[in-house]
Amino acid sequence: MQKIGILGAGAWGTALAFTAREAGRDVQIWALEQDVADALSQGRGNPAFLPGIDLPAMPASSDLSDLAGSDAILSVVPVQHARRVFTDLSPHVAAGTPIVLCSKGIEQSSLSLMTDVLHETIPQAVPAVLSGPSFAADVARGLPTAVTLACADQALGDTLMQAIGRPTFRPYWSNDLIGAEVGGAVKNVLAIACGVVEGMKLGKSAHAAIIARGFAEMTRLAVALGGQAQTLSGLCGLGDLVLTCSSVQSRNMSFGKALGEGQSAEAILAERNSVTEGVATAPALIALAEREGVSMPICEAVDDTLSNRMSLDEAIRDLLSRPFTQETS
Ligand SMILES: NC(=O)C1=CN([C@@H]2O[C@H](COP(=O)(O)OP(=O)(O)OC[C@H]3O[C@@H](n4cnc5c(N)ncnc54)[C@H](O)[C@@H]3O)[C@@H](O)[C@H]2O)C=CC1
Ligand SMILES: O=C(CO)COP(=O)(O)O
Repeated sequence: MQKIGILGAGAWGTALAFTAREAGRDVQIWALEQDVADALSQGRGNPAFLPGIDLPAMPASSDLSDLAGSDAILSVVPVQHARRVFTDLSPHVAAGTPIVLCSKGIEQSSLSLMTDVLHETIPQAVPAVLSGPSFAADVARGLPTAVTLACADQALGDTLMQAIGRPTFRPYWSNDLIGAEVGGAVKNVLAIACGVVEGMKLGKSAHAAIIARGFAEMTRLAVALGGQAQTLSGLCGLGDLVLTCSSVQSRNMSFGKALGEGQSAEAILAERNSVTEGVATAPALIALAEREGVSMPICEAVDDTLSNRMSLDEAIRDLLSRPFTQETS
């Protein structure tokens, strides 16, 4: 497995291209924006989405057909745009090509996870999921990182880990794609809640309570959808929840913090060219949880405030008024 296609050249696609290149692979990047493709291929890094990080020149274009012939493709397109890009990519994907889904979220229009979107648009691909605690800037600087790499077939998992892993980028194989996807999608919504706690100065105890009770929400949903609880205890669940809820380096956490400090969601998003996946995923997550009969009160509070059904104060009051119950329920 030598030629790795990278679908999407935001911060994470760029960082993954860099680490795959450092692992000895030939990378070919697809960028939506021609100027991003030009900067990457001319060795000027990615000033639009990953500013301040020097990178070697990497082949990049805005032509999806340049990904034809890839031995594997890492998909790093924001979730709400993935269906359209996959549809356009499909004619260039050979049967049996592994597509590793690296985006984190749930599609609003269908309540689908990315594996379902992939199956509907590129059915000839073999799905895999890469998810875990990994800030793009850390990976692009070569700092040590570990992630979950989920796919059904262990032999393929081994091949993919050998292809993109290196001492400072350490994939761990799992056979639980659903668990890996749910972990990545839900942690972004919970990070918004943790950011609100920080912005409103509700204290580190509340922060820890959100992480632990949020972890219970994430695990319940994953199990209801057919995932394994154990997967959520790993890098793609608890690991990523802890990272994303710990640092305003996270777009979701910093978004929540700004909300908690009194800014409007519209104003915060208007200042960014980067994606804050938890904002788009929150309503889809709550609709999915309702469909599955899963209780997710913290995520629901985030959705209620982002949809302007409640103020932050009302959502917090509601959460604090819930009946006392046993911890494992
Ligand atoms: N940045 C990070 O540290 C990490 C990000 N991720 C996930 O990777 C995914 C991509 O995020 P980033 O690389 O951070 O993006 P980013 O926020 O750096 O850049 C935004 C991306 O959205 C793309 N985009 C905007 N409009 C589009 C459209 N209409 N069609 C297709 N693409 C469009 C841009 O081309 C750009 O690649 C997200 O799901 C995110 O949750 C996962 C792990 C780490
Ligand atoms: O997924 C991430 C780290 O694992 C990045 O989180 P943000 O999208 O919140 O920055």
